[in-house]
Amino acid sequence: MEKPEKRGMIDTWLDKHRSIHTAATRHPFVVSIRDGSVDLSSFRTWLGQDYLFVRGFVPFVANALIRAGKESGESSDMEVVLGGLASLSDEIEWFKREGSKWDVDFSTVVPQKANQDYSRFLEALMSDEVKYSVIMTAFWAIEAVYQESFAHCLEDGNKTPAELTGACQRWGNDGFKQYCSSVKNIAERCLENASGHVLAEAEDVLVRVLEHEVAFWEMSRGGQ
Ligand SMILES: Cc1ncc(CNC=O)c(N)n1
Repeated sequence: MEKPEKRGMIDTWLDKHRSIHTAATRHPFVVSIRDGSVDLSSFRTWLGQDYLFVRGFVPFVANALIRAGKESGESSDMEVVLGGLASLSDEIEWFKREGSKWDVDFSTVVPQKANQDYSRFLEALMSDEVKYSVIMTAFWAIEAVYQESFAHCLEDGNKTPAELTGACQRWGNDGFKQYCSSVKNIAERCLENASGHVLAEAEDVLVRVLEHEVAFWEMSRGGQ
């Protein structure tokens, strides 16, 4: 078990931006998975779009890995990020299996605007100008939204359809929760030494991740 850390900047920011954080982690699409009312065409839309997202997320994590190797004083940072990168390889295989199960042909899925906007945002975060602490804050937020959302679908009293529990387990399991907590500790440690200017940037990036995540869930409504 990770030791419980003292309350840091991230928790302070989450309190300050509570409504957007809740919008990202308790989106109606996620709630509909948990209560079993989910529309399967929405799920299929999410699956196709998320497969494309994850392919774009790989270079972002690879860049975070490079930055961890170059700039982090802690050798364990690289191991945490490498673990995340390795699990993306399994994840891509899982998406392919789900794609066949739900009859979603990824080769014909076109990225929707919210997906394109999110990819562009990730690309901008890969610039050398962006501080390591800002990258790690964004990385944590991206992973944590999925962890909190899908863990909610597995909590007591859920009516999550059996055929969707695999997706919920992928991000809602305890190992993924531990990994998110490790990424959060890295971000918090870096933020402790950050200037006021960098803190403001990290807070802004955190809020923008939450906004992109809400817009991403919104795509499922179309159920294309
Ligand atoms: C839109 C979005 N945000 C976060 C994640 C979780 N990270 C990797 O899988 C995801 N799959 N999709």
